[in-house]
Amino acid sequence: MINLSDIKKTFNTGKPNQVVAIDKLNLQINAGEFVVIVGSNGSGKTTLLNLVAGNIIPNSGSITIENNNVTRLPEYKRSKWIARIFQNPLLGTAADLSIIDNFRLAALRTQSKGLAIGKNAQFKALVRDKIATLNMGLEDKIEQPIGTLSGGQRQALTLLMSVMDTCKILLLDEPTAALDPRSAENVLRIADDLIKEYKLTAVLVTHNLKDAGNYGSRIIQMGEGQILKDVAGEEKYNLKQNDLYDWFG
Ligand SMILES: Nc1ncnc2c1ncn2[C@@H]1O[C@H](COP(=O)(O)OP(=O)(O)OP(=O)(O)O)[C@@H](O)[C@H]1O
Repeated sequence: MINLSDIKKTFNTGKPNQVVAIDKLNLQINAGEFVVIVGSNGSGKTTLLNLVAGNIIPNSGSITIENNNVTRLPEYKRSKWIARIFQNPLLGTAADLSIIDNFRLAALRTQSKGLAIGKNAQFKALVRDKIATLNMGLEDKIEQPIGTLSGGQRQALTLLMSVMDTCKILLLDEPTAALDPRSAENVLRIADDLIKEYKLTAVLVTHNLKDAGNYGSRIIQMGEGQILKDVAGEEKYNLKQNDLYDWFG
């Protein structure tokens, strides 16, 4: 699904403050995998997501998505495959617009899955049904400006909006870092459900080792722009939180 081959990314190249953010990295992510990425500050996690999303271009190496070479393809041209959720719940939605209008915008941007704009009443009913599945009581607030909602509510809606379009890949960059523990738990559970429902390939960057243990089918630890550990399947399932702490020993 996603293939990164011999990727190198440096910032401030040739200057005294040059940083090698990603160093000769090879990574293959299969369709349907849910990969959790952990690693110390500055180890290259966000840079890796940026490279996949296309808002930065590598110095060398190649990136393919579904066998299409996207190495130099700009971000907007990769959006047919990729949706991305950021740490800040304010990103990704238009605060002054109602929930329903935000969904309308999202549906206009791409061909949404089962969400033809069509007749107004029909569209509203569809969105209301989808929002009801979040179990947050937001289906009765669809005319309310999205900016009036809490960070957790907003993040859950952003997730729903992004997975309902054509995307096959969901990139989650510390999506719950700005949320209280209960909202964080709720949003990650919703993300996990949506990933399964829409059979997405997902990458989650997190500093929360409990979440890293509980979610995903594969876990990768990054260090200094390289992959230090890569554990999948049963071995991932059997990893205890303490084992993960030891990785950072
Ligand atoms: N735009 C940039 N300009 C210069 N240096 C950058 C830029 N983006 C990232 N870096 C550097 O690249 C390295 C990797 O950064 P990156 O943000 O990918 O790390 P990270 O693992 O996501 O860290 P954190 O856990 O703190 O979010 C760091 O040394 C960082 O300072």
